[in-house]
Amino acid sequence: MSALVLDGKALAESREQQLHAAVEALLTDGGRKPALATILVGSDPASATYVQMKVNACGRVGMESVRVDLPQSTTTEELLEVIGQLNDDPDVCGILLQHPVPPQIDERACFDAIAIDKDVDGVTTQGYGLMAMGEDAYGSATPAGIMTLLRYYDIPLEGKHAVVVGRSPILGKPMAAMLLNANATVTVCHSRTTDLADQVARADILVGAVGQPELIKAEWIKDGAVVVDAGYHPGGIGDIEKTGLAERVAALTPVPGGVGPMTINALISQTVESAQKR
Ligand SMILES: Nc1nc2c(c(=O)[nH]1)N[C@@H](CN(C=O)c1ccc(C(=O)N[C@@H](CCC(=O)O)C(=O)O)cc1)CN2
Repeated sequence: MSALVLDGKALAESREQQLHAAVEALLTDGGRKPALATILVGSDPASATYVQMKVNACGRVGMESVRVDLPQSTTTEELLEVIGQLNDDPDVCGILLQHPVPPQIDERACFDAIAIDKDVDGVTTQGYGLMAMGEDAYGSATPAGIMTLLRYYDIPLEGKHAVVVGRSPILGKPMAAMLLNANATVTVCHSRTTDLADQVARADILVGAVGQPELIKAEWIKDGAVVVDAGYHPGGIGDIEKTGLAERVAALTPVPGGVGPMTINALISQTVESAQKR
């Protein structure tokens, strides 16, 4: 057996063409060019790269981006002020606050200050709650991108046992809620899980969302599982060790080229959706 490769890069590229057409349609209807505001606090090189990738994706689909780059010393109050201004800006239809922010900032307070109709990255407590209850809300970008990828490849979820390793507010927790909403039986593992190998071994669908290089060992994963790796570490390493997996699992996401491009695509897609609602 050779695993089906869940090619997020290719899917994101083809979806960008549709998004470009959707943006064109908005413009011919006399609408304004949709704009995504990106906020980067500090100078972490990886975060700067991710923000630049998002700005580039905006350009490829014909959208504007409004870049706000703030110094490392920014306070919570200063960041809240910037978010307030972007909330009030009629030209901005989506706001992205790049995670992580420097330690002196109350990140949760700043995420929650983003207006719900501009929360296209799905980071607010309100958006998470609505999504978890099955109500209309933008999903957190990485899990939303993963769900789009799984649906595109017709991966069955209903009645399957999904194991999510990681419980962060913008990845593990919303991922678990989305899989539950798709009628999977969901187990969430985390740093205090005492029998991680046993839990992983029960997964029909495994999502690595823990942010530690190759924490999840290939030998724990059962034959025929669907393996989704949301980790991205230097050297093209994910959260899941891949040795020998391609020969025995049903499907897997590559790193790079799997979940990462779908994260950006989900953000852009939800920004276009927000523009369409205006
Ligand atoms: N506000 C947010 N902050 C963060 C998020 C998020 O969704 N919202 N996610 C991550 C980082 N991230 C986007 O911000 C991200 C990381 C990696 C990729 C990606 O496409 N990676 C490539 C490889 C990278 C490379 O070529 O350099 C891949 O996997 O193919 C996209 C987005 C944390 N912060």
